[in-house]
Amino acid sequence: MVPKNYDAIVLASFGGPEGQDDVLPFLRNVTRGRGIPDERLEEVSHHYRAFGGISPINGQNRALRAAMEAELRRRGIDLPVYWGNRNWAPFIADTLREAYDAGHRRILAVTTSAYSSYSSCRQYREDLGMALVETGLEGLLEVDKTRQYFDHPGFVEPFVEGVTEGLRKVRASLAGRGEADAPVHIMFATHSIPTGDAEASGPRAADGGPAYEDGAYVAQHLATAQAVLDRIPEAEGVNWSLVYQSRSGAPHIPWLEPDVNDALRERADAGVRGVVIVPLGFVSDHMEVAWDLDTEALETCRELDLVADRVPTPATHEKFVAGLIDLVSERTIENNIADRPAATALGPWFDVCRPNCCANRRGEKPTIAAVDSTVGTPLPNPGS
Ligand SMILES: CC1=C(CCC(=O)O)c2cc3nc(cc4[nH]c(cc5[nH]c(cc1n2)c(C)c5CCC(=O)O)c(CCC(=O)O)c4C)C(CCC(=O)O)=C3C
Ligand SMILES: [Fe+2]
Repeated sequence: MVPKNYDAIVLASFGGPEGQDDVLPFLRNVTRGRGIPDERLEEVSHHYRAFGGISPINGQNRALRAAMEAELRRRGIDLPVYWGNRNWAPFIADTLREAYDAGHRRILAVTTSAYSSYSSCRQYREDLGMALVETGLEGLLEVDKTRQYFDHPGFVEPFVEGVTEGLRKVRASLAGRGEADAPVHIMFATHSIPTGDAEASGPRAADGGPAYEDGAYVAQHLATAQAVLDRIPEAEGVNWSLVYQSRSGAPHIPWLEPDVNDALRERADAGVRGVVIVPLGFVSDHMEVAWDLDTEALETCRELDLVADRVPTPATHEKFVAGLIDLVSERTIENNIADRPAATALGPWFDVCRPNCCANRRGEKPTIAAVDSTVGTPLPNPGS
């Protein structure tokens, strides 16, 4: 894309409840349009209930926003950072309205989601598009989005540090138990999605895009995991795998497998004694990490007597924050960075998506950041 004179950044995220009273309304928002009864939603709310109804995600986004502002200040870049969520306050629509009322006209969105799939890319584009329609700002406010950053060095490097440290800790614990040479496994974990969504993720060959075996979502995770390992000499020869977590939905619909807990059992049966768990699919330690990994998967490790270390998410790691501001600078006229680094052969990913990118049998909704976007499309750009 030709660099533009954006005048504000919107950090777009998932959102989460901030008290017990928020939990059901939040879950209704997440599942809206699918007619899931409250009794069923109450069943999937147990992890929120156990945390006092408070998801850690909003606090993490407040910290990320502050860290991005600090990095922008440090570089002398004058761009405000707004924050808006898909499923809880502050809602994206209200955030766009606020930015518009403050005089901003060209927004660059940065999402807290690194990979391509309906849930991790297209749904953000749709919700930004629908927010423009809902607020009546269509044609008045231009909204673009930075590229998916699964293979940006700013996302990869914190995992390189984390896996290096995790391997050291697991090996030291095993040595302390007299098992210095016991087999260790590196397990990369990401959010499971329906296999239909996985196959439809990324640009479709039929629409002029490259084809990926099992879809772009899986291909991006495998390539990123390999990029992390390639940067760690101590990981040479260590077995690794990509596993999935946080499956939901009806049991008859296939989702990506294996589940992290099943995979841990299988490895333990095969003689593995130590495991480094890498939350490769996640930007911060939100509920999926705090519950599905730190509560459930680590409990499985204890049952199996596996030595385990869960690697940190990028969160507000200085390299990650600098990477996000680099991604912004790729797109801005001032402070432009012409180099578009990518740690895998799949990237650098596209700034705009082709038609049907990550679309899987869902109705057409207005999307931003697509070749055929009907909303958020370019206003005359005096700066370019
Ligand atoms: C790929 C992916 C990411 C990673 C990309 C990204 O980060 O965007 C992600 C993130 C998140 N998912 C989250 C929470 C939920 N996801 C759900 C449901 C679903 N996720 C899906 C996929 C993903 N989800 C899918 C295919 C569904 C089923 C269909 C649907 O419902 O769309 C449900 C419904 C209840 C349930 O079914 O369990 C909840 C409550 C939170 C907030 C955590 C917190 O509060 O700290 C976050 C960051
Ligand atoms: Fe989710």
